Amino acid sequence: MARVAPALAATRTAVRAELADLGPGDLVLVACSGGADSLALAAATAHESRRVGRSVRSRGYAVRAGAVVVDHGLQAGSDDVAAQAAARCRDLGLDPVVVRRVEVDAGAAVGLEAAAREARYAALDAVADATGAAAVLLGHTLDDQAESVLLGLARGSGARSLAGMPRRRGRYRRPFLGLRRAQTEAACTALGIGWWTDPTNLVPDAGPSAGGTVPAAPLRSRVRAAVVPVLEDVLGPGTVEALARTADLLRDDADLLDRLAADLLGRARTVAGDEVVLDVATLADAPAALRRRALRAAALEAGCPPAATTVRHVDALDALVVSWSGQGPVHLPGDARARRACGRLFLAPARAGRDRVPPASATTQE
Ligand SMILES: Nc1ncnc2c1ncn2[C@@H]1O[C@H](COP(=O)(O)OP(=O)(O)OP(=O)(O)O)[C@@H](O)[C@H]1O
Repeated sequence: MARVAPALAATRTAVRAELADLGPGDLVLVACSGGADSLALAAATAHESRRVGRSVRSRGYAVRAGAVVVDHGLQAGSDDVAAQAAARCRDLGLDPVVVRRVEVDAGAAVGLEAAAREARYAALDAVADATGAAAVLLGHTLDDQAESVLLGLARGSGARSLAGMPRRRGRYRRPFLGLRRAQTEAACTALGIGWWTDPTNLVPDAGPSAGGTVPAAPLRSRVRAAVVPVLEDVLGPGTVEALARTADLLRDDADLLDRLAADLLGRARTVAGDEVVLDVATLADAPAALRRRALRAAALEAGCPPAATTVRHVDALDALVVSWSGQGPVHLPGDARARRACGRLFLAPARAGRDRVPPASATTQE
């Protein structure tokens, strides 16, 4: 039997582990952009789904494998790219293969990349719901994970952001988080599969340093093309793996802190209703790491969009708790608002309950 290229074998082993817990007849969808990572994922999934079916056919077990291609409509010819990606998935034997065109709000406050991501996941969710898929596989690699850590560091983020992407969340699974991008490219090459390269990944110099004359490439593309190679050159091989390991370690820490913060939020909550109402003393007694997480979670509960709720907003909420000097309300993203009165924090969702006269006992500002 011909020897399978090591990279190809690695992609198949990684996918096999992700399919192991699926039940008879379950459908798994590959989210495929047409890039090397997701085409290698499509190929490995097609191969492994057949293999699973063959090895235990006597028990009537088979995993079905399909694909979803999202056309963001952001570049000329994006429909051709999507159609080609879909054709490659069909050639690999995936079925169904669904192409979804989405509208991305180019003027979104969260930025184009985040808006595209939001639209993409909404489309993936919709197709997964419509087809009853048990799992959706994403092609993120170790390199993507390392880039996420670097982007988080540069933003001045907390542990949750540095924790990068989890291997699984809900129906989403990332079998390739332990593989290098070079391996997915080698797997495609071994199979003779051509892949699409996003042109914005090819303009590493375009961005703030280009003097504003060239449209900026996505930040992640610039980190990928210009920052990671320098880090590997200066800090040595293994840097990308070390960054990804940082994400794994911090994810455990962030999970614990989030659990403890949720517990604090539960203890601080005093009244149910259209506002989130919290006891200031309970929050003030807690360590900053938990208090600030609880405040952010409360803001999200009050309807603040996660991507727009920044450290600055948490700082302002925290000041209402620990640096109180009678300051006015804090304006939050999503038109929510927070104010302190009578030893309580009131986080009001957009408009709701905002202009209502508070009970007499709560009108006195401390
Ligand atoms: N247009 C798309 N349609 C379907 N899935 C997508 C699309 N773009 C990204 N994804 C999914 O998200 C993963 C990570 O996205 P990212 O933007 O990093 O990928 P990419 O570099 O465009 O392509 P690839 O990961 O295939 O090389 C992809 O591997 C794929 O699973």
